Amino acid sequence: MIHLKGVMKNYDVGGRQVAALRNIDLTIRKGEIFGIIGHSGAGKSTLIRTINMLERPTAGEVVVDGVEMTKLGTGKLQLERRSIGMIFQHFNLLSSATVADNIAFPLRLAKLPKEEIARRVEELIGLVGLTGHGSKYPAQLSGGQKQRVGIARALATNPKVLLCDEATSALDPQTTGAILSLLLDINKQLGITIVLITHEMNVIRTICDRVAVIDGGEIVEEGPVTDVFLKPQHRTTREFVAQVSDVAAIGLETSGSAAAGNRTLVRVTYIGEQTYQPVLYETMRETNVPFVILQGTVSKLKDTPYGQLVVELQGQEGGAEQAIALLRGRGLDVEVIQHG
Ligand SMILES: Nc1ncnc2c1ncn2[C@@H]1O[C@H](COP(=O)(O)OP(=O)(O)OP(=O)(O)O)[C@@H](O)[C@H]1O
Repeated sequence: MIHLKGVMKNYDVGGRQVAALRNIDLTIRKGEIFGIIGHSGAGKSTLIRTINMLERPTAGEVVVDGVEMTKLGTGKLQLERRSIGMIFQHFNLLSSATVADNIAFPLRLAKLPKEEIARRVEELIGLVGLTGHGSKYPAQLSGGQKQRVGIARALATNPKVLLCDEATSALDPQTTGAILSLLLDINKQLGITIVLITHEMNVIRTICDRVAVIDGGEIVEEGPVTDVFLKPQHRTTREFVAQVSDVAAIGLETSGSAAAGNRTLVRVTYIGEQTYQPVLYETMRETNVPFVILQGTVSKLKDTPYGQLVVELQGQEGGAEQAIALLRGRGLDVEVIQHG
């Protein structure tokens, strides 16, 4: 659906070239929710804005639904932008227009007949949960309601892609949750491809299918959220995962128990149906290995349940190795953190 190939963006700052994007290659599939996460200044905004040419790349190709965006002149670009909606951190609503008029704005630009505009605006107001608020002004709305108007306006022209530029960063956690659920519903109902940028791992793990981590204008890690979240490879990714996971941030502490024999510290990760099966209990019972759970999380990544436990295996030499082999044989991921 969206292909970025060799995308570079340099800004001219007082005659000096500042590289904001360095050789970005990215493929975003039709119908998925794709997240781009990075620290401040990493290049997230620049990257998402190259998809609809709010920023023209210095080099490279941007193809959206088969159309090479960098080659379009102003007129064709305006037409093409109707199929790419966008929402913003600070909503960007017209303060002097009502909710209904804000939503109607792109439809008037597209010169739709009046009756059709009125019908579509009502439909959109219902879709985003703002029934009864059509004649209010933005100043009379909460932040979450303003973003709902932004979403309705972005969807007005039936776009194939919705770009979300830090769409929940100005909202409290509860409202963030409500807006993320709305985006998820819209993705499911309309099949629209969603690309979002954020600095919050929580946003990624709640709604995204795949994620790219951007650092210093480069994609440093990319993949399904389950892989990237549970097995982060790059230092920056680990920092983001640590925002939301106690387990990822664990030190090498042990139980401190005085029990004799070896101790092996392992991180056990399981995903999907295994989350609800007593694999750990059964394995330890079969191998007679005493164990202590030092830390643990059972949660969900979008719709996928997962668990991650830090377990200290105790007892006689060989027992821990046998238990680890059995756990792996039963499909669990076991990482040895410390022997000894
Ligand atoms: N219009 C501009 N002119 C000059 N430099 C710019 C411009 N826009 C962005 N930059 C620079 O490009 C780099 C990437 O900025 P960008 O805004 O894309 O990052 P970001 O990850 O979105 O950061 P934030 O989360 O703080 O918005 C930064 O070094 C920034 O200072």
